[in-house]
Amino acid sequence: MQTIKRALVTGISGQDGAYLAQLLLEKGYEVTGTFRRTSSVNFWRIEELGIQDHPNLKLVEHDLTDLSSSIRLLQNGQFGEIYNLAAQSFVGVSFEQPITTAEITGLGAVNLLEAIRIVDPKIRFYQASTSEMFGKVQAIPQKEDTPFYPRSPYGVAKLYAHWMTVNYRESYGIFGCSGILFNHESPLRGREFVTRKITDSVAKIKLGKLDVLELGNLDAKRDWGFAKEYVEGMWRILQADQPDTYVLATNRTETVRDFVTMAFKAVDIAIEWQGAGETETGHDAQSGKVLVRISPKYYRPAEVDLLIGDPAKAKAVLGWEPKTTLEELCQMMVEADLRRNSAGFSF
Ligand SMILES: Nc1nc2c(ncn2[C@@H]2O[C@H](COP(=O)(O)OP(=O)(O)O[C@H]3O[C@H](CO)[C@@H](O)[C@H](O)[C@@H]3O)[C@@H](O)[C@H]2O)c(=O)[nH]1
Repeated sequence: MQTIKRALVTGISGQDGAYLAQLLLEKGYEVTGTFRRTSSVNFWRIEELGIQDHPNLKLVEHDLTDLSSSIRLLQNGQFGEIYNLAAQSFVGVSFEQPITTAEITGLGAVNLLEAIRIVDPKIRFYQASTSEMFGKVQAIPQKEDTPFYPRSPYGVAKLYAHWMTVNYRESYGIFGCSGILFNHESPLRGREFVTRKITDSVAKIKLGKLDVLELGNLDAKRDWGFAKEYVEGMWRILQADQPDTYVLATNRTETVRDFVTMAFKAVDIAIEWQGAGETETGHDAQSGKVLVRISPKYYRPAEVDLLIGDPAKAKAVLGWEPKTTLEELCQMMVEADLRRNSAGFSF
């Protein structure tokens, strides 16, 4: 007799939640996806993937910070696997809302671990850890045993959740796993994150709907991969024989400036850079160049300057490796934003 696989995905309305739900549904899982009630809850991502009406997908309202509702959720769900992707995940906002970030991103994970411990300690648990935990990096490239040095309230909250996952594994034998994922992008990325802000703006500029692109620190270096491939890594992490921690990354790093250059190249537009404090020269209609302006309002109180991950362990143990290049990813995102903006909408 074949047993039905049931998975809980917290954060179903986010980029990773949508791609992971799609993957699990394709693999025959019954998926319960949770979302938090907000005035603007929006399922555009699962709609774009065409899975919103899938018979094996159930959407449930849930607040990660509420332990009793987490317990009830697990009692009713009979899940074999839980993927904790819900978080206040924007680094910039975490400086303005450190407590909320700690409650959702940090304590929220512990609520789920406690619910697992109480309801069914055999449930496999995936914690979405992050390269932000490396922050002011102590080694290059970063791998599973690189010491952590988070540089934002978000990174600190994630580090707490990460160590609690390890602790529940070691204390109670819970199959608790952590994926330390480096930045992963896609057409489903939110526009508050830098890659998508860039590709959406490039599309608007190409279509004559915007003149100037304003950004913060262009020198930050990131290891950017394709989110759809990274959720496959999450799934593989939970299928392994032993619970463990894995880095998922591409092992290539580029600056924000490089990504801007790549995105404008995709639409064949030349750039005129304007540094912070330089006086505005305006959109240069004659040269056809578009202005990219640095604005300190996007600077963070503490910055993560350089991230580059070594995914060797994930390749060796899980057979996981990234395939999409940054150029292909950028092109894919620009094309999606051109399509959306031409059709008169953009999420
Ligand atoms: N968001 C944003 N970032 C900007 C801008 N200008 C420059 N940046 C720089 O671009 C870099 C990337 O910023 P984000 O795209 O916001 O991502 P992040 O801070 O690296 O965090 C993302 O990756 C983490 C994994 O390392 C994730 O854990 C986190 O949730 C998020 O997805 C940062 O150095 C940021 O200062 C801007 O206008 N907006």
